[in-house]
Amino acid sequence: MSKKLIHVAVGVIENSNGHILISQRAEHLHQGGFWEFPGGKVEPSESVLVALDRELQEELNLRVHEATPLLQVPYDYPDKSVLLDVWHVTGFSGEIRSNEGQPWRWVARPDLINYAFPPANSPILNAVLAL
Ligand SMILES: Nc1nc2c([nH]c(=O)n2[C@H]2C[C@H](O)[C@@H](COP(=O)(O)OP(=O)(O)OP(=O)(O)O)O2)c(=O)[nH]1
Ligand SMILES: [Mg+2]
Repeated sequence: MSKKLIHVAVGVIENSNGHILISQRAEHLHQGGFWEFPGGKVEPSESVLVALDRELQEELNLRVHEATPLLQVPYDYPDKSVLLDVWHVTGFSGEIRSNEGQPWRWVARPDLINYAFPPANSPILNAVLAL
C-alpha cells in the first residue's frame, strides 16, 4: 500500500530585523527533537494559507497577514510522505506564546546552519539563505 501524502503548511517567518523564527519539535512527535519552521497539517477543507494561519495561531499565538509562496518540498520518510508547502511570512501580529511548551527563537539567517532540521528541510534552508 502506498503511503498517504500529508500536506503540511510551513511558515518561514521573518521579522523586521531579518531574523527567522524556528521552534523545536517535541520528542514524542514525528521527527521529534529537530528544529522546524512552524506549521502543521492542512485539513481537507482548508486552503494552505488558512491552515498556516490556524497552525501558527494554535502553536505560537501568531496571526498571518502577509505571506508569499516560497517553495514546495515533497519528501518520503520511511513511515510517511509529506509535501511541505513553504510560505515566506513577512506580515504577522501577536505576542509569541508557546502554546505547546515548545522552545522557539529568532535566528539570524547565517546562524540557521547551526540547528538540526529534519532531513526534508535541506531545500528550505537553501531557499531561506537565498532570500
Ligand atoms: N511544521 C513543520 N513540519 C515539518 C518540517 N519539516 C518536516 O519534515 N516536517 C514534517 C514533520 C511532520 O511529519 C509534518 C508536520 O506535521 P505536524 O506533526 O507538525 O503537524 P501538526 O502541527 O498539524 O500536528 P498534529 O496536530 O498532527 O499533532 O511535517 C518543518 O520545517 N516544519
Ligand atoms: Mg506542527
